[in-house]
Amino acid sequence: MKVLVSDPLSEQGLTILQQHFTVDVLTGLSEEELVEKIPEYDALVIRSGTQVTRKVIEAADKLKIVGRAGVGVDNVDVEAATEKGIIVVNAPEGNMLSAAEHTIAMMMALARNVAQANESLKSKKWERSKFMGVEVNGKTLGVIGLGRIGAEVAKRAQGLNMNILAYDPFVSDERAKEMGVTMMSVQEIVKLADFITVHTPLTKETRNIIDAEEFALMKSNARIINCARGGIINEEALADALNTNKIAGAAIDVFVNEPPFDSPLIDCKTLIATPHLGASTEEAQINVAVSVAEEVVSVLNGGTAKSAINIPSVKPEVMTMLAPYIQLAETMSNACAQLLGKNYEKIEISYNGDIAEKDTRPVTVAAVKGMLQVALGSAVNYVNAGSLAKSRKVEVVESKSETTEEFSSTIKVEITIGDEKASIAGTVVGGKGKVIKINGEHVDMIPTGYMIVAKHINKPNVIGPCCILLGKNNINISGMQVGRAEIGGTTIMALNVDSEVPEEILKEMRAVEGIIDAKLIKF
Ligand SMILES: NC(=O)C1=CN([C@@H]2O[C@H](COP(=O)(O)OP(=O)(O)OC[C@H]3O[C@@H](n4cnc5c(N)ncnc54)[C@H](O)[C@@H]3O)[C@@H](O)[C@H]2O)C=CC1
Ligand SMILES: O=C(O)C(=O)COP(=O)(O)O
Repeated sequence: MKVLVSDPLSEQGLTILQQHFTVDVLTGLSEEELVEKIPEYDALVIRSGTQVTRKVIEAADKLKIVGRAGVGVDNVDVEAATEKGIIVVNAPEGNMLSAAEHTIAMMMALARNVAQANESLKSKKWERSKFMGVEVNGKTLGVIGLGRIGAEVAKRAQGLNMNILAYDPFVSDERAKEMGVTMMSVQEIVKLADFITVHTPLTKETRNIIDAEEFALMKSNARIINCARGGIINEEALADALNTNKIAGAAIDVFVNEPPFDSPLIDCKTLIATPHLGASTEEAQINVAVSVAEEVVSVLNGGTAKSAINIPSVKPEVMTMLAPYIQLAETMSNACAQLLGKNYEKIEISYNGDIAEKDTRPVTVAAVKGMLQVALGSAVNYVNAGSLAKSRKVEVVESKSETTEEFSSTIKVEITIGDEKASIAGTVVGGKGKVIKINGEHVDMIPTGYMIVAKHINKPNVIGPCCILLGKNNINISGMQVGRAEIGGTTIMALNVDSEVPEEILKEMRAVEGIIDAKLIKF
């Protein structure tokens, strides 16, 4: 298999990749060049310098994984990758300390005019009074986005004796209290803070979260830092605030377009800037490269990814418990879809007992995949199953209850189209999945091989002729179960057979007096 590394990656990461695959390092490719090259590759490893656009994804015929050696995936069209079934992984932790330290470095440099004073001195000037600074001690720092990096910045700023205000709608008051941080709105923060730093991803909600309106509310001695993503602070509004001395300064590491030579910020005198260096330390680069290389090795060898952006990822210990249920859900829902044999409107996955308390998202995805595979074959995988179901207007419902009857955990898959439905329920015993109900009728079987599911009336001389028919055609029955029903009632027989059953024989079976329907499914 072949891996393309299209941005600089540390030696340690490259070595891991080279131990398993053919690796090409080609940096600085244009979109056209990438589109031309990508069809040969099974994996693409990037940093922020490569734009993985829809056009690139569409050309990527063999690509299974995009590995981002860093945090931000705003340079990847994740939606396009998801639709095509390509896993996108990042390295969420490897560079957080470096990014936090860079933020602190930028804040201190801003406070003491380090960059401007350095430039002045090197042009042979001795301008001591021009570069009067401020202390950060006792000042207020506003943190917008209190995730991994935001929290590390807050911790370090507390060490510098700063008061921390923060805005992050996804952080609980309890967590904020634990961190000694006061949560408030962006509007309140910008009014009160001496320093403001942003640490969110770039999304619809965070784009321009600091705009002209917010600059208008800031103190005249406020200073702002962006070591997250260009566009979180509106560049025009910032340039205007700096040029009119509305605020005292800004330190910017990231830009809307990189390199930012056409940015209105470039000529602002009270702006200091670095060329996207937040993650550029020896330590961070080793961490992220090794982490992404290991993910690529795992995924290309058929394993799972720990830090996938576009598939539900759960903790390894939970995954061990879920693994047999994932397999069972996929198998049962595939069989269930075969029983219905047409397009589907709804799939409901019910979890009962202990399993209901777990994070069952991967099991649900597996069930959706199993169902869609009947119609779409290998075009569906764990990554695109959800988006394919959505685009085909199949409703996916999860229901959970802690109560069970016989087993400590059971799952049931029910697929519906109009008035028709099919359902299969199962459980895991000794680490192996087994089917316990088909269309509500009790069975007890390991889901492997071929099985005929025949709906029939519970009366004499129905099962016999079916078995004779199979025997006459040299089809061996390896197992048989018949649901319970009152005499004259409707039930099912499940016949495990050792070979595929041709449609003509199934047709003959459907013609047996008392048989309502007979379908072959392959587990
Ligand atoms: N300059 C550089 O070289 C580097 C930049 N980064 C960037 O730093 C940023 C933060 O990274 P991490 O802390 O690792 O991410 P994270 O995912 O741990 O934290 C992001 C935080 O933003 C919050 N958030 C999301 N939407 C929000 C909204 N509308 N308003 C306020 N908060 C919101 C989330 O709840 C989360 O707590 C990312 O944009 C990442 O790409 C990361 C590493 C290096
Ligand atoms: O991890 C991130 O989000 C970064 O911005 C780091 O970018 P880089 O890998 O240095 O191009």
